[in-house]
Amino acid sequence: MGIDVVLLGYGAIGQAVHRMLGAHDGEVRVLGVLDRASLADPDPAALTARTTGPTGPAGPGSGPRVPVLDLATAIERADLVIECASPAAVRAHGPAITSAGTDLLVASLGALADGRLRAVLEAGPGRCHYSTGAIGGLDLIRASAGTINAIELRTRKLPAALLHPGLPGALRSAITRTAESGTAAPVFSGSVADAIRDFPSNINVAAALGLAAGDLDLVAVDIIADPAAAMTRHEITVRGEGGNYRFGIENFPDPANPATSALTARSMVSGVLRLAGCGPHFI
Ligand SMILES: NC(=O)C1=CN([C@@H]2O[C@H](COP(=O)(O)OP(=O)(O)OC[C@H]3O[C@@H](n4cnc5c(N)ncnc54)[C@H](O)[C@@H]3O)[C@@H](O)[C@H]2O)C=CC1
Ligand SMILES: O=C([O-])CC(=O)C(=O)O
Repeated sequence: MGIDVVLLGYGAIGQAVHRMLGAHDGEVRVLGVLDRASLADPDPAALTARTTGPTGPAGPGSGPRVPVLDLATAIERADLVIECASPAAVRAHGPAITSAGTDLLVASLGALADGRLRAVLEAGPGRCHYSTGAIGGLDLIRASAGTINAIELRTRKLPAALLHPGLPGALRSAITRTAESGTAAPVFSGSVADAIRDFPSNINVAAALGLAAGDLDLVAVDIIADPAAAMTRHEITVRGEGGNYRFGIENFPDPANPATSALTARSMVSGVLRLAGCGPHFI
């Protein structure tokens, strides 16, 4: 009994998920990891170092060991691939996984803002599951799909958590100015598609809200860079025919990656346990 899983991505989330699944090894077996950084260097010593917790709080060499797998082996052996890498990884590997009949759990939901990719992943025969990630309330929003008029997402993060190499120059300057001034300031206002384009690994929660509501265009996104933000905050306001809802979510960042809320790994573990049949299930 139980399910066999592979981690696609072995950074902050992947390592935290691996550690937490250690308490459930009767229900979920972690067969290995598929990570760009590990696959780029086939030296066994380097792979071992990279798969024993190099960035996690446990430090190098002290985490649980796990083999590095290639995509073909991962697809052949796993019941479920747990994606916690990047939207690019979903684009690159997602179609091969679900079309081979292996299930996929996605954290980088921004990739699914592309309707064509979503259709390919949904065509199966492997099932594509969406992680609730860094937020909650998605059950209510999903149940309300078709009755929602508008969703607002206001995300507040540390400036350093918003900076990444692909950031357009004007946004980079605005975020850097905020960090230097020490005062919180809005740095982005726009659609889910624009937010995902500018912050691909930072605002997957916006895509999650749109996917749950059944229409990404219902979601308006504001991002505030706040040098004093010890916690990442997502304020979600939903207005619709069935009612109005507000969720305020304050997450501690993952110690290994300040851009990622620590809740994300716990959400993924909760989802995996549910897929492995471990209750209780709220549906
Ligand atoms: N749905 C949600 O609420 C959230 C989703 N995320 C998503 O999870 C992703 C991972 O987050 P962290 O673990 O904090 O990032 P991280 O940067 O600590 O680790 C990502 C790992 O994935 C690997 N990777 C990246 N692209 C890859 C590819 N194409 N193929 C194979 N390996 C690849 C990297 O080498 C790295 O080891 C983020 O990029 C983001 O897209 C993150 C936070 C919340
Ligand atoms: O972890 C968070 O708070 C949100 C995040 O990075 C994302 O949505 O990609």
